[in-house]
Amino acid sequence: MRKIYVFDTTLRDGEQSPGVNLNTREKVEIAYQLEKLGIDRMEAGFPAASPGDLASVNAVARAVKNVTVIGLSRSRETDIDAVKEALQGAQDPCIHIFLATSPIHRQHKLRMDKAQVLETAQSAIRYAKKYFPKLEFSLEDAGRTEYDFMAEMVGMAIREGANVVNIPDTVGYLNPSEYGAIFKYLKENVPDIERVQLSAHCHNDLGMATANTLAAIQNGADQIEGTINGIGERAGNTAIEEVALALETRAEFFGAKTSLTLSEISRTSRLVSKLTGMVVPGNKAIVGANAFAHESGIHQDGMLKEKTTYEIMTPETIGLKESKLVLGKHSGRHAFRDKLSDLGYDLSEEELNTAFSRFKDLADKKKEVSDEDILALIEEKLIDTPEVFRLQTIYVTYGNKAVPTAKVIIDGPEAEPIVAEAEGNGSVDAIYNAIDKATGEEVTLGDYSIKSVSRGKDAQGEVHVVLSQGEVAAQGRGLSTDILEASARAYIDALNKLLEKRKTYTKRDHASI
Ligand SMILES: CC(=O)SCCNC(=O)CCNC(=O)[C@H](O)C(C)(C)COP(=O)(O)OP(=O)(O)OC[C@H]1O[C@@H](n2cnc3c(N)ncnc32)[C@H](O)[C@@H]1OP(=O)(O)O
Ligand SMILES: CC(C)C(=O)C(=O)O
Ligand SMILES: [Mg+2]
Repeated sequence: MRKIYVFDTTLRDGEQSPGVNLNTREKVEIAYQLEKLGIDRMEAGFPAASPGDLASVNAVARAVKNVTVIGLSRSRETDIDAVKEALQGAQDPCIHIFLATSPIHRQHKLRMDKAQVLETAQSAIRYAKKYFPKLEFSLEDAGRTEYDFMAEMVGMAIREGANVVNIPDTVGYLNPSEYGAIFKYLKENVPDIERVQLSAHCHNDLGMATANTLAAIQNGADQIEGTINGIGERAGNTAIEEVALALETRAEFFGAKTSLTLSEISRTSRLVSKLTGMVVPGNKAIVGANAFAHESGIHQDGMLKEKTTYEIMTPETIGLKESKLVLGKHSGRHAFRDKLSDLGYDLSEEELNTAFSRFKDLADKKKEVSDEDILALIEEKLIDTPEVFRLQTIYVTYGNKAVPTAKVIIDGPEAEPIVAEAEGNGSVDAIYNAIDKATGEEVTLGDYSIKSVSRGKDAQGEVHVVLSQGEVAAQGRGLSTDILEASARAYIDALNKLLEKRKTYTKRDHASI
């Protein structure tokens, strides 16, 4: 298996993400985690950018021990001197010098012709080589550079003693076959090309950074450059975790591997997201919150029978504990039964069917049904009281300057549903008056409380009420994503229990609820 070297530039190109600014302490914290992840080379910053960046690069250089630490530099002696200062104390220092080579950059940005570009880069490499045994040279915007000029620049870098030559697709312009072809061309056309490692550095402007990097590997690249979570300038850089997992998962296809400790990927991703403030989208490959989560019934059934039906990698590989079966409106009975069993419930087929249909009703109203939701739903159902009255529908009219009114439709002991309307001091009072009218029962509301059983705006509300009638009292519970409906359900639940108790009431039961 061919080893692919990993050059991490989270602390340099990653920090170039608009809005991201890491201080020294944060850079060192990320650097330690990258070391644990097992990257080979770490670009810690651009020391000429500011005294703060120079100090951060120096702190990282002194902190990590098992990684080559790199500082970026333009093709200028002052920048090279800044890197020299910043990398003092590094166990294994390396300088990274770059100069743009494409016609667009030569003409408009650098205002140099080919000969000047060649000469500027050559003298910078020569100067830096006096201080740095390890040197990487990058042809910025190589992706839009003429093949023959690229070959000339790479040949010069080899002769001047560069150890790694990087071929960036700086603006994320190329497609995989074009990018791969550059590596093939250089391998076949540059004398002594085997004396350097060739490196791939891609940007994600067209969403092709990972594909382009893999194409470079297939065409002989020895090193890949990228960032954790794919952060970076504009649409970002190649996400290192994506390349590493592609190589791991399709080892038979690529025949190449990184030496990353893959189980550190999830932790590293979380740390980088936390310290940079760049949130990882849920659907992001490998490290997104949904990358190992399954919501639909057919997928969940497959997962429960055999995980490889819907997972090509295991969550454990990247350091996660397990995949998630998220219960929602697309879930099926298999996943629901499995969740109940995890929560300690073993229901009969009939109980399961009833609970499942209540779960589907709830899932229609909520984005995600949590464990707390399911527990509340099941526990409410398991207290088996005959339902004399059953809420069918409620309508409430409320305005802060109007008297609240409620209309309820309730299934009762007779075949026809009962319809009743009433006013009240508030919406809940109006509902309770309407229920009293519909049921014809005179009860006293002793207690009313409400709490949320899950999180978020669409959380379920759970209402508790205590009703009494003479000396008999009963409590009821109602659950819904709407607190008025939960209030009505709780009242009717308590009423049904009260009626059941009344049947068997003796003096001995006095005041029990
Ligand atoms: C593809 C990449 O990601 S490259 C890295 C990009 N990262 C950064 O730019 C972050 C750090 N940069 C900075 O802090 C600043 O740009 C500095 C300190 C480096 C330079 O700042 P300033 O001196 O004010 O110059 P400014 O950034 O406005 O312009 C860049 C200058 O460098 C020149 N330049 C650009 N690339 C190179 C290079 N590789 N080698 C030599 N000169 C270069 C430009 O032509 C321009 O020169 P000019 O002033 O003669 O026109
Ligand atoms: C400095 C170089 C390597 C770079 O980041 C790019 O070209 O994208
Ligand atoms: Mg870049």
